[in-house]
Amino acid sequence: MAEEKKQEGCPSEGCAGCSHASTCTSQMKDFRKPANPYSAVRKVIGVISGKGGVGKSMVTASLARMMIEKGYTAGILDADITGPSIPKMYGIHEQALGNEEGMLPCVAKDGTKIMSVNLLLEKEDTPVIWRGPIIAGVVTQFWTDVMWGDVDYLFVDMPPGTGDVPLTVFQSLPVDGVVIVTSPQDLVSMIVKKAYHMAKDMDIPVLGIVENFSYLKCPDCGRKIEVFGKSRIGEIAKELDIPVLGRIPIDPKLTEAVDGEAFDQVKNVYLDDAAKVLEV
Ligand SMILES: Nc1ncnc2c1ncn2[C@@H]1O[C@H](COP(=O)(O)OP(=O)(O)OP(=O)(O)O)[C@@H](O)[C@H]1O
Repeated sequence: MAEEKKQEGCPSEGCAGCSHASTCTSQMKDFRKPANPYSAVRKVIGVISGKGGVGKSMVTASLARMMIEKGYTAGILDADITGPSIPKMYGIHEQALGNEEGMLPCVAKDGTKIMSVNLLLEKEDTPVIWRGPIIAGVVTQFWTDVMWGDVDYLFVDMPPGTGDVPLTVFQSLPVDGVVIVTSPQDLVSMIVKKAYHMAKDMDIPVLGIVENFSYLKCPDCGRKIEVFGKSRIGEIAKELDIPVLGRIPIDPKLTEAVDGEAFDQVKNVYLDDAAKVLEV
């Protein structure tokens, strides 16, 4: 369906009935794909970062955990096709099942529904060596061909950067908003702004920013040590006019939960403000 974008000279009644409607370039194309008929997803939230290794997957899973703790249903669409880490965080090593109607997501112990390329590979350590368009196609299929069932919040763990996959997700899925994840040293660059502007240019609301690896709390005296330098998150958030959704310290309990494949037990207490924004 084409979205109407009225311009000067357009008839007041809109495109319907206009003799130029079929050739008019002022109509914006809508590339959104339909969800699988067995999906009832209420909100789609993208989790993005300007660069890799800032803890984006950890934040994605923490957001899902938080909404589950609040009594919602949640799913994670792992769009990080070449570096999928979500299933392992939950100790899921089986293959996803499917039938002629579509694929079924795997379900973690806490009820989080998960779809990832690692759940489709015969051996999970097989590398995915696919070109961009194939990867983007697989991500789209995770929306059109996966029977998500009832999901209040579907979090999309994006690969880092502003490449093919975020572009495809923003165009093909009905994304309600994005959360940007960054780390203190990342903030000093323009990388966060690139992620922000990409979402903005595609009319996707930016819900806020999460700073990970913000500080380390000394186990003896409790002093906060800013390992990666002084946080500038407040400044950047103000400049971009978006809320700060949380500052997550370097917390060995989070590393243990990821390495121990027990993320279904994590309570990330640093993201309370994010929940408030997601619930609006
Ligand atoms: N706040 C934290 N405290 C302790 N460990 C953390 C924290 N955040 C992330 N980690 C650890 O850092 C590693 C990288 O995190 P994660 O996989 O979430 O990053 P990513 O940004 O998704 O990476 P990629 O860019 O490769 O997709 C993981 O081992 C994770 O357990």
